[in-house]
Amino acid sequence: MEAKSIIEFKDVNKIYDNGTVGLKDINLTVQPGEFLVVVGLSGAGKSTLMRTINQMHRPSSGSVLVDGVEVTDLKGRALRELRRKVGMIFQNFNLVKRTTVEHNVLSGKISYYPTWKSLLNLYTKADKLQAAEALDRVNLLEKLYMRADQLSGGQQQRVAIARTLMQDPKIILADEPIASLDPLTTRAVMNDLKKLNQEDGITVVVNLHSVPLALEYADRIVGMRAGQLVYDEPINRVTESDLNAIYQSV
Ligand SMILES: Nc1ncnc2c1ncn2[C@@H]1O[C@H](COP(=O)(O)OP(=O)(O)OP(=O)(O)O)[C@@H](O)[C@H]1O
Repeated sequence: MEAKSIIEFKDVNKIYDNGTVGLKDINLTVQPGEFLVVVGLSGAGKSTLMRTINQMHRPSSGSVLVDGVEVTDLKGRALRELRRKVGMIFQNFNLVKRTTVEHNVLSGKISYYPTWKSLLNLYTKADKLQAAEALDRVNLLEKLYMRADQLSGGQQQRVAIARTLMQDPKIILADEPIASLDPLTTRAVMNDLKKLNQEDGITVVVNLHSVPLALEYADRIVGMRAGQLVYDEPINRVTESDLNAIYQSV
């Protein structure tokens, strides 16, 4: 029997309201536990692809299955459950800067609670313990009570990773998570993602602009150009010149 995939795109197209083609005839299957890196020029459709997985963007046609569930027309509770299963981290971290690291991490519990409870800061002791554990996974436990804006960019991104851990995600999507970081912090963030992938079996999908990092961290690399998948190889078959070709073509 074929292993059950965790993400599956079948003939997916996305045309934005202004007529821009975001995705064109995407067929892609991701297995549980893969560390998939998506590369391509700016505007190639990497973010669109990623945001179709958690339905921040709805495809215009085709089918997207996440953990066996068709997600393209989910609403309400079912959509919230999808977004609980699929954690996301962003280039600009999306933390609430003027509050503590602990509160930011705890807010990852939001999909489990009615909003009023999280607004009133009514977290349980068990939640607070889980938040401390999540921060410990990214080696930032000592920053628990600091304000988020007192941390470096790399540390803020790792707090964002700890926040997604509160959701107990099966998948983490990372949309250019290291674009604004220096090389050393970049490595800390990528190492955290790799650790969660290897130790917890979380499927990771990362959009990256860096060819060396893609080569170092991916199990598999897919390349996009003008909304289409133009490359899909396991890491042992990827060459640097393949990737350079994806970046050089216009
Ligand atoms: N909300 C939107 N409305 C209209 N067009 C959009 C929208 N979002 C993205 N696009 C367009 O869709 C195409 C794909 O964009 P997308 O952001 O997915 O590319 P990307 O590969 O992630 O680029 P980058 O590396 O710069 O983030 C681009 O032409 C972009 O301008």
